[in-house]
Amino acid sequence: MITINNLSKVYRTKKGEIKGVDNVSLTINEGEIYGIVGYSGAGKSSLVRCINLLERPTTGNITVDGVDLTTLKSEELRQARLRIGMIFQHFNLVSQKTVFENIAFSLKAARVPASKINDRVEQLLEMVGLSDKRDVYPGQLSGGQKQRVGIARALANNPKVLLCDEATSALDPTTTKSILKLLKKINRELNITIVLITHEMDVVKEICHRMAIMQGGRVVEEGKVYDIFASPKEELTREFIESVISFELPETILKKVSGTLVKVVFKGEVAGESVVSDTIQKFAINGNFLHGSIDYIQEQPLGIFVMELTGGKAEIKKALDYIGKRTALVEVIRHGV
Ligand SMILES: Nc1ncnc2c1ncn2[C@@H]1O[C@H](COP(=O)(O)OP(=O)(O)OP(=O)(O)O)[C@@H](O)[C@H]1O
Repeated sequence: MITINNLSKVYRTKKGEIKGVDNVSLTINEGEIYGIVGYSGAGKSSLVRCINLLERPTTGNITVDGVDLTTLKSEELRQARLRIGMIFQHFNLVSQKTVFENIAFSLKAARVPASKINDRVEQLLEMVGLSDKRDVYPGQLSGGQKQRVGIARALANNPKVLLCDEATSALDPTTTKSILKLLKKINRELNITIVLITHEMDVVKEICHRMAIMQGGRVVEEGKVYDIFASPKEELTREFIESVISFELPETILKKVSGTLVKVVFKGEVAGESVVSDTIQKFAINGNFLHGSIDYIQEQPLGIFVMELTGGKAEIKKALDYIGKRTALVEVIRHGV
């Protein structure tokens, strides 16, 4: 659905050139919810704004639904943009217009006949659960309700793609959940491809199928969200994962532990299997769970545990090989003393 090829965006400022995006190539499939994660300044907004050519890439190209946007003339580009909706962190609603007028504005801009506008707006309001707010002004709405209006407006012209620029960053956790649920529904029921940029790994864990992690304008890691959570390759990715799944062991426990500390990751159904008790029976070692939990990433279980193994060095090595064969990952955090 979206192909980004060797895209760079350079900003020319008085102080010199700043690379917002540095040679990024990505493919986002039809019907996917794709997360782009990174700290402030990583280049997420620059990249996502290049997808609908709000920013023109300095080099590289962007193909959306088979059309290379960088080659289009202004009227063609206007048409192509109607197929790409966008929502924003601060909603970008017009405060002097009612909810109805905010949504109708998008339809008028797309030259939808006046006779069709009323029904379409009502349909959109129903979809986002705001039928009773049709005639109120944005100032009378909560943050979550404002974002629902933003979503209705973005969907008005039946886009194939919805770009979400930190769409839940200004919302509290409960409202965030309800907006994410709505985005999931839109993705499933309307088959709209969603690209979501965020600095919150929770958001990605909740709804994204695949993700990219950005730093310094580059993509440092990319893949299925589940696989990235199970076995992150880059330090930055680990940092983001640890913001939602903590492995920090309290100092008091660390001081008491003298055996080998290992982190074990169980994927899918294996999460429920008795790998550890089998290991203890097979080898002359003891195992002691110190910390861990089973998380669900879009309904797929992922178990991450920290254990202490005690016993002879050779037996521990054999046990680790055995656990490694039956689980997604086993990693020694600290060797025994
Ligand atoms: N219009 C601009 N002019 C000059 N530099 C810019 C412009 N927009 C972004 N940048 C720079 O490009 C880099 C990437 O910024 P960008 O906003 O894309 O990052 P981000 O990951 O979205 O961060 P944030 O979440 O804080 O917006 C930063 O160094 C930023 O200062």
